[in-house]
Amino acid sequence: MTSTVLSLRGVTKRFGGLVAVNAMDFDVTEHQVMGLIGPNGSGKSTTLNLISGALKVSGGEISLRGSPITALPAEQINRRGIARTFQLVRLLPSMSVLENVVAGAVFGHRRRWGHEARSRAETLLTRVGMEGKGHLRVGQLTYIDTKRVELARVLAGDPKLLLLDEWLAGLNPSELQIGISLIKSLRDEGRTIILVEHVMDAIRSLCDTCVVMASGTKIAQGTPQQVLSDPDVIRAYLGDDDV
Ligand SMILES: Nc1ncnc2c1ncn2[C@@H]1O[C@H](COP(=O)(O)OP(=O)(O)OP(=O)(O)O)[C@@H](O)[C@H]1O
Repeated sequence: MTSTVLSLRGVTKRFGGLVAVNAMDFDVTEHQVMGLIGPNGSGKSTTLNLISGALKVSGGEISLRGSPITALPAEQINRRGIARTFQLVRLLPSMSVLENVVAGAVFGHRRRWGHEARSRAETLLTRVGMEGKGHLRVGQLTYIDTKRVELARVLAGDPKLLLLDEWLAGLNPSELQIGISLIKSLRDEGRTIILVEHVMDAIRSLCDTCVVMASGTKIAQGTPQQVLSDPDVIRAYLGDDDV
């Protein structure tokens, strides 16, 4: 039986006269990866910010497992089990890799303390391919390793729903394959994920379903194959002149 983790109904965000997100409706099903895609400026990050509570909606309703979260502050939404990564990785540079991940365990959805938090952090560092690197400072890491640590930090809180905001951006082609495999392994362990991504290979190989946005509005929804062959989607990406 499928169960809905997250629902958006009529979710709208206005910045002055600009409607950045316009009456968005979608459901995210448990254990599925949903791709949120669309051209630059179409409203994807704003949608994630509305879900995580970083921005307040101008209208509409967001619910997590049937309970409204629309009016909750970001910290409470995080404690209820929604966690996200950021386009620009946000780690604490004065702390070690391990300490950053421990912080994720302490402040996440399922709070852990002391030895339990540390042991969870060590397990997750191994999980993301960072075994033995917990003592390093964040400033010493390669770019992909900062991405791995951010993922471990977010997973440390045991989120019910993981929001990955262009987590693969900036990786070189071989790192990209590693990154895709890592997200695939999260999918295979049954996590529920919303993936905002421009890398179409990743969308094709990782997503069960996709929602496509253009100018703040949902223009298509379906499997990656369905939406990526939809003429409206092709037009939105390429512009009218190229179709
Ligand atoms: N805080 C803000 N204040 C005013 N306008 C904003 C703000 N945040 C986003 N916008 C505008 O809202 C629209 C949607 O932006 P958003 O960043 O959500 O798009 P996106 O699909 O994530 O783009 P990209 O793929 O380039 O990251 C854009 O026109 C953007 O300029």
